[in-house]
Amino acid sequence: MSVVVEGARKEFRARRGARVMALDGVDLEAKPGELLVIVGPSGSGKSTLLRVIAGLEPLDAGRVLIDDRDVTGVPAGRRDVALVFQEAALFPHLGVAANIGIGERARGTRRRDVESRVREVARVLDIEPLLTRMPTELSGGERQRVALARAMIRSPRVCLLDEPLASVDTELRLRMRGEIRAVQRSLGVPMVHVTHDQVEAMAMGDRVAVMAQGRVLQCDIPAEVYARPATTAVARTFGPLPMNLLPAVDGVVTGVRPERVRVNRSGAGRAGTVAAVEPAGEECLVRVDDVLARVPMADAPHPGEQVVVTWRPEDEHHFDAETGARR
Ligand SMILES: Nc1ncnc2c1ncn2[C@@H]1O[C@H](COP(=O)(O)OP(=O)(O)OP(=O)(O)O)[C@@H](O)[C@H]1O
Repeated sequence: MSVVVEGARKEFRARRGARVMALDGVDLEAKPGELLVIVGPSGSGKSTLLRVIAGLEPLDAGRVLIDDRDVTGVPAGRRDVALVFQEAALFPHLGVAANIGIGERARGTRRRDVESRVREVARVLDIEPLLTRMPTELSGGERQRVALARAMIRSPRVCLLDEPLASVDTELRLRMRGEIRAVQRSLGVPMVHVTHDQVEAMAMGDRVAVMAQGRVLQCDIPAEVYARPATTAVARTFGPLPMNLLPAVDGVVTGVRPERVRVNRSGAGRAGTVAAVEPAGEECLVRVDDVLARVPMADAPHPGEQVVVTWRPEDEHHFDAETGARR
């Protein structure tokens, strides 16, 4: 089972005639059993891409293939795709178990079989105690898990998740990441997962596609995108913190990750003034003029202090100042 998007173009026309190129020639593939994470700034076309795969949005040009079958003209209901949105919409008048099983019931599966499938998927997602509740009696995170269960129960060909963990607290999110991965592995279906959360992208993705302005800038395993971002835009977008990009010298932009910058009281390096210090647990974020550094809390300087920032030459990234492409 795989999903392929080829040359996808989608333009929206806003009311006053302004045009937005939401997808500007997107090629993408989620391989069998692969979890592909889509990251990118707001408005970069992530949700549009998912809606196109689901069949909720027609393309201006390009094709969508599911299991090598061209489904470009096939309506959403016949694509066998599960889509979970950020705002899980449950049927308010139905209990949790009925919400999870409703699709199966509609397909004519026997009640007893539906009930056992519901229990099975509820066990995997750890929501068995919620099965007898009504949607109004659930927290945002619980509603999300019920929606996930509803998507998983159908054994779809493709699973699409649009920020499903956005309204879930940190601890639960950690657990659910693992659960989603486990469920996906057991189903063996490709999963395309949109998230704003960089940590989530790195932790969950077999591969990650970085989008900006309707294009896929880079698609690779997370460690590779982190270690060798293809463009300055990827360097700014992907990673726990945006990469520092220094002003161009002789047509070359030098980039260095905040995680690799050291802040010293003296010695060689770029001298500067500490503009801000932001504690972040064991570490803190220090801004020295235009350079951001992540340093251990114990080494935190004070705002206004004169310091020197350094990094190892091998931690530098170089990009073409004109095109932004990696050199
Ligand atoms: N129905 C629509 N009509 C007009 N413009 C639209 C429509 N849907 C999306 N757009 C525009 O297309 C672009 C891509 O939107 P999309 O929702 O795919 O972005 P996104 O990356 O998912 O953003 P976010 O992270 O904020 O959800 C945006 O500029 C958006 O304003």
